[in-house]
Amino acid sequence: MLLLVSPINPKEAIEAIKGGADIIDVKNPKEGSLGASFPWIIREIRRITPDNMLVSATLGDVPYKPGTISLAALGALTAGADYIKVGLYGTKNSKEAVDVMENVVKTIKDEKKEAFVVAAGYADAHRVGSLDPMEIPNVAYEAGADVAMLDTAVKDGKTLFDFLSVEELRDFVREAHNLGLKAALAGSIKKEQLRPLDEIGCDIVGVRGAACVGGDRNTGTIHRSAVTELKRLIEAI
Ligand SMILES: O=C[C@H](O)COP(=O)(O)O
Repeated sequence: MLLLVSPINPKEAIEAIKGGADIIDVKNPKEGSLGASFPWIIREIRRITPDNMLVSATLGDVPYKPGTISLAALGALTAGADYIKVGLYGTKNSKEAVDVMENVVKTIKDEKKEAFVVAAGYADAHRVGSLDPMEIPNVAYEAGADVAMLDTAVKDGKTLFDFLSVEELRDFVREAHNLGLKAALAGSIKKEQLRPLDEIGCDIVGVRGAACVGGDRNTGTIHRSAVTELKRLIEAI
C-alpha cells in the first residue's frame, strides 16, 4: 500500500518527502476537503520532489462544469502534476460525474498518456448531496480514469470508517480492481486504520491530519517524524 501525503506548501512537501511518502499530493484545505492549490505552489513542489516520485494535485471539490474542470486539469498538468484528482462534489448522479471525468481524462491523456487521473468521491456524500460513493469505481471506469478514490467531504473528526463498513470498503476496492483500476482511500485516517485498509487491498492511503503535528489538518503542520511513523507502520503490516 502506497502512502500519499497532502502538503500545503513546499516546506511541508520536504517533510513528506524526507519522511518517506510515496506520493506528494498538493492541496489547499482552505478551499475544502479536496481544495485546489495554486499553479506556482504545484510547480515549486514538483521542482523539489525527486523525479521518480509522483506529484499529485487536486482540482478541488468540483462543480458540474466539465469545461471549467478540464481547463483546471490542464493547469495542474502544466504546473507539473502527474496524478490529477477530481473531487466529484457538485455532480449529482453518475451521468454528470462521467461527463466531468471523461473530459478531464481526454484533457490529460491527450497531453501526457502516462499521467494518472483519479475520480474521487466522498464516503459521506449524503451530507453534501453528492454522488453515492459506491458508484465511483464505475464512474472512473466509464470515463477511462486510472484510480477510484474515496475521501470524506466534511472534515469534522469523523473518519472514512464512520460512514462505510469494512465490508463496504472491501466491495469498493474489489470493484475497482475488477474494473482494472487502482483503489485509493482517505478520510481522517488514523494510524490504527492502516492495517484494515491494507487488508482489504487498498492500493493507496491518503493522509494529511495523521501526518501533522501541533494540531489537526488545519492548525498543524506536516512533520517528517509523523510521516516516517506512518510509513513504518505500513511496511510492518
Ligand atoms: O488525500 C488525502 C487527504 O489529504 C486526507 O486528509 P485527512 O487525512 O486530513 O482527512
